[in-house]
Amino acid sequence: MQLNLSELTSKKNLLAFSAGVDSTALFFLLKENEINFDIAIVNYNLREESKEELEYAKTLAKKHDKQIFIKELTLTGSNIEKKARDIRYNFFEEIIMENDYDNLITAHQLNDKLEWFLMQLSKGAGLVELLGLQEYIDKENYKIIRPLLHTSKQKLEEFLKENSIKYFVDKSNFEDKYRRNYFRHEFSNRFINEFENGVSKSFDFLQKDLKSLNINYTPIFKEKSLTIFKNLHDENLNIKVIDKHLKKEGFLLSKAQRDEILKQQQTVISNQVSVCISDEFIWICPYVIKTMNKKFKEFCRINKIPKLARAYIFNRKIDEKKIVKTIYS
Ligand SMILES: Nc1ncnc2c1ncn2[C@@H]1O[C@H](COP(=O)(O)OP(=O)(O)OP(=O)(O)O)[C@@H](O)[C@H]1O
Repeated sequence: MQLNLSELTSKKNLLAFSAGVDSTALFFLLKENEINFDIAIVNYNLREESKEELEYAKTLAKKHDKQIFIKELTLTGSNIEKKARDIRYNFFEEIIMENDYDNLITAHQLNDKLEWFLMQLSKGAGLVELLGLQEYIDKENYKIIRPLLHTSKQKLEEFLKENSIKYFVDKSNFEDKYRRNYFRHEFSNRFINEFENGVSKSFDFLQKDLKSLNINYTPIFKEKSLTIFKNLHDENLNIKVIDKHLKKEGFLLSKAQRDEILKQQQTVISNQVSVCISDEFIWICPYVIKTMNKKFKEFCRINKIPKLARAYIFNRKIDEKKIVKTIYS
């Protein structure tokens, strides 16, 4: 089985454990590879078996001397999948902050990666979105690591059966209720069973292509609500960076707004956000009107701080010399 565990060695790891095929297999694979970890489980009380699953998690934790973090609730209403995910990740973050974990490990596998890919493909997506399920994600205070992304569900099932390890099958996955399950049952499981190696290799090639595009989503300067990125000198990449940043801030750009940004290079979106693409940088900040003194304006002109970003910098007293020093260094 192809597992990349190097990032987990000698670290404090938390495994998101659901007692299903994937996370049960991962539990034992981590043990087999002498990786230290504790577990966290959320019981939404959506299914009768969830109580047994929780009991199983407790038993495993006790037997293998792991700490276990449990959240119990009764989930109701609509949009269950999203609600469950939000609750789950918030719970994991709380545990990580309170207990100083380095990594959150989830048991997503190759079938999940293809399902994600197909779901994005069905909606209309580019390379970044198609490859959205990533092996490593850097969060502010920890990493999310998915060591099973090269391993098929079938292989994990075989591993569990060969070693007579108990696991639970999530029945909700059998109802073609959600779009993802349509892809799972109609297509991706059969496809992976037949072409596992090719699919895994293709994802690696695509990942390398994505890396070559060198899309840098990390700002080179951030203070208050002013964010500055490097100009990537490619319209498609620049708009991706802007789009992603604004999405994170809760601002969804329309196609017309994206076109406007690229056409004007300096523009105000919905009377709220200034977006400026200068020769070397992309500047994003709230749109503000403010009278500025001559000295400040002159400094901005000389140092190519775009007009639409100036009032915000002045108003919020962000040190303009510090900006210039940082971005030109
Ligand atoms: N109830 C749960 N408690 C703890 N961990 C869970 C739970 N459900 C899922 N996980 C973790 O998340 C992984 C993915 O689970 P699943 O495929 O069911 O979720 P998903 O809808 O793809 O969620 P997401 O992609 O948002 O993590 C599991 O392998 C497991 O590591």
